[in-house]
Amino acid sequence: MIGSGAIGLSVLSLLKNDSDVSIDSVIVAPDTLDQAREQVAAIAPKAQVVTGLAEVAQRPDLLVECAGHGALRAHVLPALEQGIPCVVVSIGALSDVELARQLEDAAKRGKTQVQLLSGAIGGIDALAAAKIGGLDSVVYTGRKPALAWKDTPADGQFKLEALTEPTVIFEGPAGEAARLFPKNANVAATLSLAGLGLDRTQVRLIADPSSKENVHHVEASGAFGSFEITMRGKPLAANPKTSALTVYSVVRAIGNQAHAVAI
Ligand SMILES: NC(=O)C1=CN([C@@H]2O[C@H](COP(=O)(O)OP(=O)(O)OC[C@H]3O[C@@H](n4cnc5c(N)ncnc54)[C@H](O)[C@@H]3O)[C@@H](O)[C@H]2O)C=CC1
Ligand SMILES: O=C([O-])CC(=O)C(=O)O
Repeated sequence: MIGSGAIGLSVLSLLKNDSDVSIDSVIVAPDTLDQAREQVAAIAPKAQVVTGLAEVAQRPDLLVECAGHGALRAHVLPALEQGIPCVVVSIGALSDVELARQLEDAAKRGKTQVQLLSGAIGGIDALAAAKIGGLDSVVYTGRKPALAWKDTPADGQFKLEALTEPTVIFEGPAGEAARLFPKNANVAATLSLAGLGLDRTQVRLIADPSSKENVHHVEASGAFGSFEITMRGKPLAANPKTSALTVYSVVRAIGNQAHAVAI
């Protein structure tokens, strides 16, 4: 596993009692090594805590990224080159078309695969299937508590602490949303990659002072018909920018590699 933040530690905790899965190593950022060793030891005492794949004693069957955009370039790219299959959650990073191409090329060269997880959003199976018949429109609205947009371009442009009404802080194509709000762009990028692409997926982001959830609403239409989905995600206490479903999505993906039946 790469990352021992809000997602990583929750995933470790949920996998504790799964006898089909063993997290052998956790790759962390060098400046967090001591703290990460303490946190990981409390949940997964058998896991080594290291700063790179080169220090991992046994070649993993699977590398799971739940760290951040930089981890894709630093760890996932070389793992794919070595033929190690990877699953990733930092999908917002793939709005950098060059990085997306590099990951694909590395996986091809390594004769392996990188799986992009659905994370905080549902319906990706339906959207990716609908794409095959042809999509006409995909519109995504992301609504989060006002303070979840702190340290983004909306902070400064709007007085987030003083908002009294839901306020649209961005409207435009998914590619631009991903560039401006990289830490909140995973869902927009995932929908784009599964559906109409970064230029044709329309995004609206809302800071809502009365919301305590991360609400993701998607409307899609095409040759298949249409669908609409609303996810009302509870944020993780350790990182309110992240919906709890993301953790379950990672645990599901790992289980699907390890268990006799995948669903
Ligand atoms: N696909 C989706 O729907 C979602 C994806 N995410 C993404 O998941 C990732 C993790 O999210 P959280 O756990 O909430 O964040 P977090 O900030 O709580 O934890 C991230 C951890 O990864 C570590 N890290 C960062 N870069 C690293 C590197 N190069 N090598 C090793 N460790 C590194 C950090 O030190 C930190 O401990 C983020 O990129 C976030 O944007 C989050 C929510 C939803
Ligand atoms: O809800 C979440 O967990 C994260 C989110 O909106 C995103 O990164 O697009």
